[in-house]
Amino acid sequence: MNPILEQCELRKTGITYHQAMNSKHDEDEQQRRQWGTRAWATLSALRARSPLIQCITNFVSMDLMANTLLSAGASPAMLHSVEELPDFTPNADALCINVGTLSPAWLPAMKFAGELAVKAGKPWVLDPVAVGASKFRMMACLELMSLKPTVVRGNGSEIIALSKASLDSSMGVDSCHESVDAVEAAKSLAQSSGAIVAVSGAVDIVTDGKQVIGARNGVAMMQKITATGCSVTALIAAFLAVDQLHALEATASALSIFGIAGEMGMDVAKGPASLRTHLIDSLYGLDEAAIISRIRISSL
Ligand SMILES: Nc1ncnc2c1ncn2[C@@H]1O[C@H](COP(=O)(O)OP(=O)(O)OP(=O)(O)O)[C@@H](O)[C@H]1O
Ligand SMILES: Cc1ncsc1CCO
Ligand SMILES: [Mg+2]
Repeated sequence: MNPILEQCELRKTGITYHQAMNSKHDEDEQQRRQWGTRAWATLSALRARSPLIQCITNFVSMDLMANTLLSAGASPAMLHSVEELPDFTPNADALCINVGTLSPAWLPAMKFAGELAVKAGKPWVLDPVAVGASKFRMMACLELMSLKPTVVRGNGSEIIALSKASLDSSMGVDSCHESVDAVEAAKSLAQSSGAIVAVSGAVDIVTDGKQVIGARNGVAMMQKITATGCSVTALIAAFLAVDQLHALEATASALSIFGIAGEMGMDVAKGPASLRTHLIDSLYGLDEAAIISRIRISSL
């Protein structure tokens, strides 16, 4: 509502504009503290339990993803051979599948791992990297979606392409869309698939198809480090491993925590290369006070 109309409405209720603004500020502050407490509790559980996270991911992201998981307190394992999956996947605490450097040789293992995770009741997360870039990639992601991932996390362009199942001839791994432009696509994908859908960007968006949450942590420079998106998807898997019953909240918390580590890393970084290092250091050292004071999650 425009502020003048708002003031007229308020006058009728006897509440001054400043009183209303103060009470809204108190409410926002309370909501922020609640999210901070929740995110800190989940990160603490992660550090205490050190869940085993299986990652079937692209060659570019393996190093940053494994180091992100380790610095958050989880135990990463990059296993992708079909022969090992029946022994390994059911015993992992969560699974992350990323199609970034997809080839026909890897797809059967991705599908088999997804099936095994579901059968074992373990959460799994899909990162549909550049899903609109080719028919092969789109078909693979649609097949993986049919295996019911707990969460799908992509950038704006990826979530729009996957939601419409439509190719985009100019698509690479980076987004051409703002995350907020993908809200309707994310809601519709969540409704049709039953998955929680997360869209990364300046505002990270998380939806179950009804509720939409915005997480506003992070810095733009994170886009200049390859595989930060892949790594936050794996961090979501780790958060799900310790808070499986609250997938929406665990996803928003993981995105904010990673963003806060980026903000704190940026306080000392000189550019993308040093930010990569400082982000990992900040994630490792995150404490309750930093989370409570920096977290920016709210309903959209
Ligand atoms: N403009 C921005 N401001 C703040 N944080 C951002 C911004 N853009 C991206 N991020 C953060 O950077 C991380 C990576 O998001 P991005 O959307 O770049 O993923 P992506 O395109 O899948 O990346 P990649 O494929 O390289 O792994 C997320 O944690 C996201 O919140
Ligand atoms: C650059 C790149 N190419 C395929 S996957 C990947 C990592 C970021 O998604
Ligand atoms: Mg990506």
